[in-house]
Amino acid sequence: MKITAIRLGAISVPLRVPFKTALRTVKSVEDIILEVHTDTGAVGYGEAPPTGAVTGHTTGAIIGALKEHIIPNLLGRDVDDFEDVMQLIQSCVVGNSSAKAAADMALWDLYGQLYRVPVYKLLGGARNRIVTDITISVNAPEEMARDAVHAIERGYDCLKIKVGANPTLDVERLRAVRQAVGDEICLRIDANQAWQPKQAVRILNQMQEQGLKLEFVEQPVKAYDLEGLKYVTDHSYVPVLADESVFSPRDAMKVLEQRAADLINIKLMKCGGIYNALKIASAAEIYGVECMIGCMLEAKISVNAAVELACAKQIFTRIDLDGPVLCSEDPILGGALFEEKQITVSDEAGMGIRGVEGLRYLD
Ligand SMILES: C[C@H](N)C(=O)N[C@@H](CCC(=O)O)C(=O)O
Ligand SMILES: [Mg+2]
Repeated sequence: MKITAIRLGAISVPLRVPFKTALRTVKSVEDIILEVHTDTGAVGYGEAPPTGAVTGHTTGAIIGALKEHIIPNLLGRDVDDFEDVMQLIQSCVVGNSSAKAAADMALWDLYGQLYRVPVYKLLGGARNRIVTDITISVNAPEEMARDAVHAIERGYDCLKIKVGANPTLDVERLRAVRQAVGDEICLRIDANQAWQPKQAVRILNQMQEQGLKLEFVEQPVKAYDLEGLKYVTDHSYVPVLADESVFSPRDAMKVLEQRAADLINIKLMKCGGIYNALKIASAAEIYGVECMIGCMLEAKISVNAAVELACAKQIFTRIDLDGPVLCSEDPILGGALFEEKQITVSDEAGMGIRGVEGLRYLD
């Protein structure tokens, strides 16, 4: 199966409500789509979201990395030389993990089609269904409480609550949400780097002392501050999950060796795709650290690739793949079935993506 052509396109999908974190506010998903065509007629699909505030990858940067580095290296290659092609994607340009992830998932899609097996089976096939949480944006406490109740009405029983940079208000936010949803709902929080280490410990311990029952806190401090992350892990009652501190397998090794976090959030856009995500997952297994599989604000092609990975491996004990359910529409044909919190992986060969409605080609 030889790669004959690669086309780039763009999609724009409005969100149901604006998505707000300590790092950014977004009203729509504006992603780059990759179609990898082959001489057998099989097409592999990839997707990358521009998340400048999180990864540094803008739309222009993603297109540039694909057009100038990744695509010229892939054209003419045989999908069956899979290991070589995987290495090539990772080595042909420095950084640019989102563009690499888009190419990586399109190639896994084709490799699965070549051997007529779904990718999640190829990778381990632990299960065919997973349950995701849903994210509540950071807003005024009463608005967050309303959004939380709405999420429960949609059937979710695990909420990922975004918090901000004001400690008093953050405690109030959590109090309002816990009061509105009752004791049985799982609450996890994501500070997206907003706090200082000592401040984080104070806020988290205050939240636990008030009986707010948090499952874990995601990325309480700056991405680069591993010492600070470890300080929070060692001193807070609440378990700590590293997100922005872990992009590459090398980052993961540092966090694992230093025991700087209790859990790791693996996202395809941070690590450059399934090839590297598998390395992080294996390292975490060796250290006995469970993982969350997460996403950026992404539509269904790239989240679908994350579903394939999550269904393959038992190490993913937490699922944050709510990108598609935060969108007001789904232009992606095929792939996993998203029925609110229940996600069922496709049993088709590869990743089961059949096309994209309203794709604006960029060539
Ligand atoms: C969408 C997902 N639940 C999430 O919160 N992901 C990121 C932020 C995504 C973004 O800014 O696009 C996270 O920090 O975990
Ligand atoms: Mg996060």
